[in-house]
Amino acid sequence: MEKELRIIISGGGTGGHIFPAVSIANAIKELRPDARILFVGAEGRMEMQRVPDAGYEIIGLPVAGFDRKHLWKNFAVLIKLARSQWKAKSIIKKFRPQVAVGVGGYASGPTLKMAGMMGIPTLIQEQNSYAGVTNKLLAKKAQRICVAYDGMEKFFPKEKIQMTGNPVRQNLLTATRDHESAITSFGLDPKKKTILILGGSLGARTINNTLKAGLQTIKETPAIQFIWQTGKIYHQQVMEAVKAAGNIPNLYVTDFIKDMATAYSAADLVISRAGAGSISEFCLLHKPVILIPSPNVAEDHQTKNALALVNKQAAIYVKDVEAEEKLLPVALATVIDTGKLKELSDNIAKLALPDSATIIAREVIKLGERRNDK
Ligand SMILES: CC(=O)N[C@H]1[C@@H](OP(=O)(O)OP(=O)(O)OC[C@H]2O[C@@H](n3ccc(=O)[nH]c3=O)[C@H](O)[C@@H]2O)O[C@H](CO)[C@@H](O)[C@@H]1O
Repeated sequence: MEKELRIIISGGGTGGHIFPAVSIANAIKELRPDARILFVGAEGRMEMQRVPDAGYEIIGLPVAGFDRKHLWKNFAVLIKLARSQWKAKSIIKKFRPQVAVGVGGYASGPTLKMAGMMGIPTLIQEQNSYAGVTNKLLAKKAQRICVAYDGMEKFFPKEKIQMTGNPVRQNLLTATRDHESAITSFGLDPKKKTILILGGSLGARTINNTLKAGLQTIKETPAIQFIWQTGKIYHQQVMEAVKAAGNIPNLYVTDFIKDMATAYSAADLVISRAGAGSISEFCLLHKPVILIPSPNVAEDHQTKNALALVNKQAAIYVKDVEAEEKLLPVALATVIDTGKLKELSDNIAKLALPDSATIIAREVIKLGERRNDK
C-alpha cells in the first residue's frame, strides 16, 4: 500500500477561485502535514503570484478563456486548450496524484478532465449558486461536488453533492484585531462610522464610477469615513479623481487589501460585488452589506448569489444600473441606523457555514486514501 498522499488542486483566474483553493490546501496540511500538494493554474493569471505567496508550488498551463461573444475568435483558444490538456497529462504522470481538486477557473477544466480520463478521483468545489459550464462538464466524472447553495441538484447529480459552504482563508476567522485599532491602521478616526467598499478581487467599474461621482458627497459627510478598494486596473484613474477633488481626510483608497481581516474589523458596513467568496466571508463575519451584483459574469450568477441573501433580509440589494443614483444615499442612511445594521448582521449570521475548508479537506483525503488502498 502506498502511504504518501499527493494532491493536485487546480483553478484560479480570480481571488474567488484562488482563496478557497488555498484554504482547502491549508486544511489538508493541518489534517495530513505529510501530504504533498501541487497547484495547477493558468499562466499569467493571479494564482501564479498568490499561490506561491501562500507557500505552495504551482505550475501554469497555457490556457485561456473562451470569448463567448465572438465565437470565431476562439481558434487560438482551442489550440491553447489542447496544449494545456497535454501539459496537464504530463504533470499528472509525473506527480502521480491520488486525487485532484477543481475550484473553477480556466485551469481546472483541462486538469480535471485529464485526471478523470486517467482514472484519478476528482472533487469539484462550486462556489456559486449557479454552476459554470466547466464544472457541469467535469461533474460527470467527479466523485464529489462540494457546494455552498441549496438547489444545486439542478446542475449536478444529486448523490454526488455535499453542502459544505465556501472555504474562506483561515486568518480571516482567527484575527483578533479590535475595531478601533483596525480603523486607526488605515489612518482613520476610530470614533467615526466606517464603510468598506469592495469590488471583488479585481475591482468593479460601476462601484468605482459611483464613488468617483460621489467624491463631493463624501467630502461633505466628514462624520462617516470610507475605505475604498479600487482594483488594480482602475486604481490610477480613481487616484486622479481623488486628487482633483482635493483633501478628503475621511477617505482611504487602495488598489488591493492584503489584510482583509483588519479591513473587515474596521467596517461597520460593507458595500460589495456579490462574488461567492466575498459573500461567504460576510456571512461568517456577520457583516451588514449592500450588494451590487456584477451584470458581466457568466449566467448572471452574482445576482443569484445576492438574491439568496436578499430574500432572507440578510443583505441590501442595489442593482448595477441604479448604483449611481441609489448606492451612496442608501449607504449613508444605513450606516447610521444601528437597528438596521443589527438586523442585517443577525440575519446574515444565520447563513454562515463554518468549517467548510476542513470538511472539504476530509473528503479530499478520504478519496486519496481510498485510492491508496487499491
Ligand atoms: C468578475 C468575476 O468573475 N467574479 C467572480 C469571481 O469573483 P472574485 O474573484 O471577485 O471573488 P469573490 O468575491 O468570490 O472573492 C474575492 C476574494 O478576494 C478577497 N479580496 C478582495 C479585495 C481585496 O482588496 N483583497 C482581497 O483579499 C476577498 O476577501 C475574497 O476572499 O469569483 C467568484 C467565485 O467563483 C464569483 O462568484 C464571481 O462572480
